[in-house]
This record gives sequence, C-alpha cells and structure tokens, in this order.
Amino acid sequence: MHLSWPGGPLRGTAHLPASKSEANRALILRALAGGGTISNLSDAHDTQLMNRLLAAAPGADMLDAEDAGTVMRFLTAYLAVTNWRGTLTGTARMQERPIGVLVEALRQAGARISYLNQEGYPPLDISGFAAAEATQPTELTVRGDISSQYISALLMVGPCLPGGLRLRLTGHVGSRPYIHMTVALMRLFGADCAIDGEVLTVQPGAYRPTDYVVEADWSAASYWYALVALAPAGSEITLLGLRQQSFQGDQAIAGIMAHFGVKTTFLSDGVQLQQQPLAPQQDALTLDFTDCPDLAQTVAVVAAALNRPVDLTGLESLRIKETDRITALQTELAKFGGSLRDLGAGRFRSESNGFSVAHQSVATYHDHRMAMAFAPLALRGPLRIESPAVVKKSYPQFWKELAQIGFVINEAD
Ligand SMILES: O=C(O)C1=C[C@@H](OP(=O)(O)O)[C@@H](O)[C@H](O)C1
Ligand SMILES: C=C(OP(=O)(O)O)C(=O)O
Repeated sequence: MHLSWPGGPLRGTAHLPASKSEANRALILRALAGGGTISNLSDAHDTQLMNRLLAAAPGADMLDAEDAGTVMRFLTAYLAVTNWRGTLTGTARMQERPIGVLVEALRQAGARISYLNQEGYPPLDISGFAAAEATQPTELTVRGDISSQYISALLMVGPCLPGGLRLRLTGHVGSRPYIHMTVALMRLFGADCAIDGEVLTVQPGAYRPTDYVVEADWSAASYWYALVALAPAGSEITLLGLRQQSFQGDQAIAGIMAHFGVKTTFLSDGVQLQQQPLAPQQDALTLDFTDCPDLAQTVAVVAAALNRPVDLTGLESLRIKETDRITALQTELAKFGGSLRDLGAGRFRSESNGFSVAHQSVATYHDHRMAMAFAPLALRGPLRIESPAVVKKSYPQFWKELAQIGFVINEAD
C-alpha cells in the first residue's frame, strides 16, 4: 500500500477504536459475573476474538487465541478456573511468546495444565481445576518482569478461588498501569482487591453483573500524536472518546509528546492536539517505557524523524511481543537514515543522520504497531507499507481514518 500526503497542515477529527485492553478485561469479568453490558466494544480483532472465544468455550474443545496476548493469557486463567477441558493454542508467533510464569502459578492454585509442544509455551492442554478447600487465600509469588498479563489474568480469577488470592510480585515490574487497570475494573464489577506495594490481595466472592462503557484507546491515539508532531506547522487534530480520568497507562503519551511539540487540551469528549514550535534541545532526552511499552515504537520513530535524539529505557518486553520490536525498529529505521542504537544497560538511543522519506517500503512483521508507528512518516515523503492489514489487531479503521483526513492511499501493492 502506498501512502502520501498532499501538503498543507493536518486538520480535522479522527475516530479511535475502543481500548482492547479494557474491553478484553471487561469481557472476562462479564463472563465471570454471568451478566452485564459492555458498551463501545470495538471492531479490533483482539476484542472480537475474545468475545467469540468466550461464547464458544462451553461447547468447544479447541480454542485459538491467534496472536492476541491478552486473549491467550486471560483465557488460560479463565478456562482453568471454570473447569474447561481442551486445547488452547495460538499462531506460530504466539507459540514463541512465554506463558510459563502464568501456567506455573495456576498449577499452584489447583489448575491442571500441560504443554503440548514446548515447555513454557502454548499450545496448552487445560484439564480442569482441583481447588483447594482453603479458607486461607492462595499465596503465589510471581515474577512481574516478563508480562503483566500473567498478573492481570491471575487477579481476575482471584475471587473464584475458595480463599481468594494473595499475589506477591518480584523483579522489576513492567506494564504496571495495566495491573492497576485490572484492579480498577475488577472493583467496578464488585471485587474486593487491595494493593499494598508488591502484594495484591483479592477476597473470594462473586462478581456483580455490571455495565461498562469502554474508553477510546490511548495507544491508538499515540499515532495521531505522532502525526501532529510530524505534520506541517499549524496542524491540529481532535480525537474523540478519550477521558482525562483514564484507566489506561498509555495516556502517558500526552506528556511524552509535549517534548515533541504536541500540546494536549482535554475537551468534554476527547482531546485536541495542536502542534507547537519545538524548543531547542540540548542533550538527548531519556524516556522510560517500563509502564507503557506499547508507546515505544511511536516515540522512537518520531524522535528519529524530528532529529531529536532520545534515550529509551524499559524496553525489555519489546522482544517478546507481536515481533521482536527492537530488531524490527532497528531494521526499518535504518531504511530512512535513523537508528536505534543499543547503548547497553537497557538503554537505546533513537537518533538520525539525514533522515529522509522517499518511497521506502516498510516491513511490518505481523505487528500492527510497526505499521502504525511508521505511517506518520508519509507526512515527510511518499511511503510504502507492507501488509497494511496488520492494523486490524487493534485499529482496523486506521487507514480509512488517514484517508478521511486527507492522506492519499493507493491500495495497489
Ligand atoms: O494487559 C494488557 O492489556 C496489555 C499489557 C501489555 O503487555 P505486557 O504486560 O506483556 O507488557 C501491553 O503491551 C499489551 O499490549 C496489553
Ligand atoms: C503487545 C500487544 O498486544 P498483546 O500482548 O495483547 O498481543 C500490543 O497490542 O502491542
């Protein structure tokens, strides 16, 4: 697909998908509560898939979580405690994404789960749950430095364990705002959860059927921030459906993009993004993505394109997402004269040497965020995006929204 910008400032209103993170938690919680209405579910493939698999589970002995991390991890816990029996699998890439920490914790809680292929990785054979007769909470110690999705998965089934759950997190905990999102949504559904430093306690008890309206997706909003940052002077975009009080840690994009000349104004139903003149930068800025790993690609690309060197830290989890995002970024940025240089000790510098956009072809590695993070470069010159349909994971309407705002899109390969 070829993408180009006819010139002039970027202006208008863009529509965002609803958050797949919120939606996929709310769908699990609704299933455990046995009722409630989740409104504003998006057409994101990960959300549709979760909805479909939850509905299909009672009559199925094989479920495919495809490439959706939340679906794979949340369903593993859900299916285990609801006494489901069968195989839970995923794409070839999902079979390379570790799940051992979650499986080990669930086994300790009474789940019978075994690996059908490689130890520690999907596909899984799930064969019921032998809950302890405990009146005491199930005590589990879980590493927090691989994926927070294991922790969210365990927390959500915590009220279903006879004595509840006490989780102790170890290691350098990543993606922590996603854990807080889980707790916040569980509380809305009536659960009693407490957070005390690295110890999370969930009381046993039934969830309450609850109605919830899913907020728009701040991770998706990050691409519009990048677009405003790279667009001609005078650009401004309104994004609908974002809340100032958000459960999503990726709201951090508002603060991060202030460094790249994007001003955020909260409106009653969204935000307005306005491009501001960039202040001169002395030294490389350091930005930590431990809490918001999904923003790293967006920021690395913007920093290189604006020639504003940035040191990115907290990228440890990027190598086990939809693709190895570090290698993918390094390979694709190099096509433009940009780089993501490994400085050691978990620090990567995004910088450029004569960054230019002129008909390069961006490979997307089955990763929606590679496609959407590089797309804003089309404001600087014509660009080709390979396998553009990858965006369907979280933002199926992304290209339609770009066309609507004035980008010229030629679907022909
Ligand atoms: O819980 C969630 O909804 C998510 C948690 C994060 O994953 P990790 O916890 O594996 O970093 C994030 O990258 C992913 O897109 C969604
Ligand atoms: C990492 C992501 O998703 P998941 O882990 O749920 O597949 C993502 O959407 O960037």
